[in-house]
Amino acid sequence: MTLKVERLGHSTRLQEVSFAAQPGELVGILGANGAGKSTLLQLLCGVLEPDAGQLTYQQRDLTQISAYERRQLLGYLPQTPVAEGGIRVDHFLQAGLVNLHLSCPGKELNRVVETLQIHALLERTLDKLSGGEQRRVHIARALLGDHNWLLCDEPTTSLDLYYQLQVMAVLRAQADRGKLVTLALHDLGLAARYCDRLVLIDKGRLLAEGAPAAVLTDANLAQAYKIKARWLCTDEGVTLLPSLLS
Ligand SMILES: Nc1ncnc2c1ncn2[C@@H]1O[C@H](COP(=O)(O)OP(=O)(O)OP(=O)(O)O)[C@@H](O)[C@H]1O
Repeated sequence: MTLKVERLGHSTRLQEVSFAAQPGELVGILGANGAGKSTLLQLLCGVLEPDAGQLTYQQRDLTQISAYERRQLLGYLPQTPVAEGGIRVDHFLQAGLVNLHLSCPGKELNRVVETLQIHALLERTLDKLSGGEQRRVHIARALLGDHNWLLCDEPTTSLDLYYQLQVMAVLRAQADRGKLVTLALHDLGLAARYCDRLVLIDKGRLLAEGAPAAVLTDANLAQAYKIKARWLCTDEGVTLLPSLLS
C-alpha cells in the first residue's frame, strides 16, 4: 500500500475523505466546482494541514512531517501557481532544481523540456506566455526531480486539444513507469479514458471511488454534477458525452 488517506478533513472544506492508491496508478480526483478537489490535493502535498484523519505514504505518516520535507517527496502542480512576474522560463525551471540536489541537474532540465515540448519557450519570460504555454511550463516544473508521486491540480486547464492529450499521455506514461499520479480533473472523458481509478467528491464528502465505470454511474453523475452522460467506446478507447439532466 503506497498511499492511504483515512478520514482526511479540513474544517468546512473537506470532510472524511478516504481512499488508497498504489504505485503505477493514475488516480483522478473528480467533483463539481467547490467540491473539495484542490483542498484534497493541498492536504496531500502539505500546503494545508488537516484537522482530522490520517495520511500515509510509503509507511510514513505525512501529517507528522514538515510541509518542506513532504515537498521533497512529491511533485506538485497547483491549480493557480504563484505569479512569477518577468522571470525567464529557463531560469524559472533552474530555480525548481535548487532544492532537489541532483547529480546532473542539466540532464533533468533537458528531460522535462523534451517531455513537455517547451524548447521554443525557454528564453521567453513567463508572464509574456499564453495561458496554455504557462501551464505547460508549470507542468514541466512539477515533473522536475522525477518524483515517485505526482500531484496535479487540473493539468489540462488552458491547454488546446493537442496538448490536453499530450499531457494526459505524459501523465499516463509516468504511471506506467511505476509512479503514483493523482490529478484533479473536470473532463470526465479524459478521466474515463486515462485514469485507473477515480475519487469522486461531492460537497466535501467522498461520494464514490474505484474504477471509472463503477464511479461514473448515472446516480453519481446526477448527484455530483446534475448531469447525465453516455459512454462511447471507440478504437481509441472509452469516453463520455455529458449532457444536462432534462
Ligand atoms: N482559501 C480558502 N478559504 C476558505 N475557503 C476556501 C478557500 N479555498 C477554497 N475554499 C472553499 O472550500 C471549498 C472547496 O474548494 P476547492 O478549491 O477545494 O474546490 P474544487 O473542487 O477544487 O473546485 P474548482 O473545481 O472550482 O476548482 C469551496 O467551498 C471553497 O469555496
